[in-house]
Amino acid sequence: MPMIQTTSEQRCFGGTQGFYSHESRECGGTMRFAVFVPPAAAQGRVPVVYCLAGLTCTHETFTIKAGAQRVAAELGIALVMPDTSPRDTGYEGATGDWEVGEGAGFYVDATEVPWADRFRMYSYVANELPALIAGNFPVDPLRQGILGHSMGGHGALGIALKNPDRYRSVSAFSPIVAPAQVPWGEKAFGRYLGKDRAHWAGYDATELLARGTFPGTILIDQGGADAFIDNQLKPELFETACLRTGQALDLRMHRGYDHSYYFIQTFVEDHLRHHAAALA
Ligand SMILES: N[C@@H](CCC(=O)N[C@@H](CSC=O)C(=O)NCC(=O)O)C(=O)O
Repeated sequence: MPMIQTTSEQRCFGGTQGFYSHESRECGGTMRFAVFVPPAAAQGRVPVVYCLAGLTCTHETFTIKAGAQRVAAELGIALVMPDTSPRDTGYEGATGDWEVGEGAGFYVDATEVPWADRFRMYSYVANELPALIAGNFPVDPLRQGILGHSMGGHGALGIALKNPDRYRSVSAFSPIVAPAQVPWGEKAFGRYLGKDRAHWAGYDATELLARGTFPGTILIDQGGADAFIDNQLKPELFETACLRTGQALDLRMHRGYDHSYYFIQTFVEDHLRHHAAALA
């Protein structure tokens, strides 16, 4: 079993909040991640929810800002927070632009130079990390859920739709639901995946719905005062695709809420309960 290094562990709501690192095969270097293990894990393996953060974020962002541990402890759910990209790559253009490169991995397996060697966040989050977590933490890999925010919401929806046999639940906060149709996604997919838009479709939640639906209701919360809603998020595109394909969707619009972690803090309990119901 691959080794992990413990950076720190703190007692939290009767469980443990830890920060770790390991040498990643997919990302070609050291990757950092955080795990919350609830008190119920003392009695046996617990369900696990992967929490994917957005642009500019690290493994610390959701961990520190979402306020998810109290309810995860109550529900007996482990949380895993990966970083959003490989780090210290030295690639030209990998730093200095918050929309692409380090901190902006977009949960795809890049095919273009120079990104292809290390920017493999799809395979990292969907395959490598769950195996690492199952081998080192008291989680039940047959009871997995996934959620995310913004770029991480795109990641969660896409990974769940591509692997409906491996995730029992999925939810998102203010997700980029149609990356192939908005500036953030067009920029990142163009750099990582090249010009062939047919390839992009394999990572676009709205397009993936045409290939197959998720066997459960998808929960999405979206702030009505989110500055990115009209040009980057476009929840209506996913809503229309769900109606067309018969995908069960609970899209909740919240007047006055923006794109921040204050919005996530407000509704994270509902998301964890959504996952707990499916992972029981
Ligand atoms: N630096 C940008 C704002 C970046 C931003 O808003 N990032 C969001 C995710 S956006 C989509 O993936 C985020 O979660 N930030 C972390 C936080 O703590 O809020 C700018 O200057 O506008």
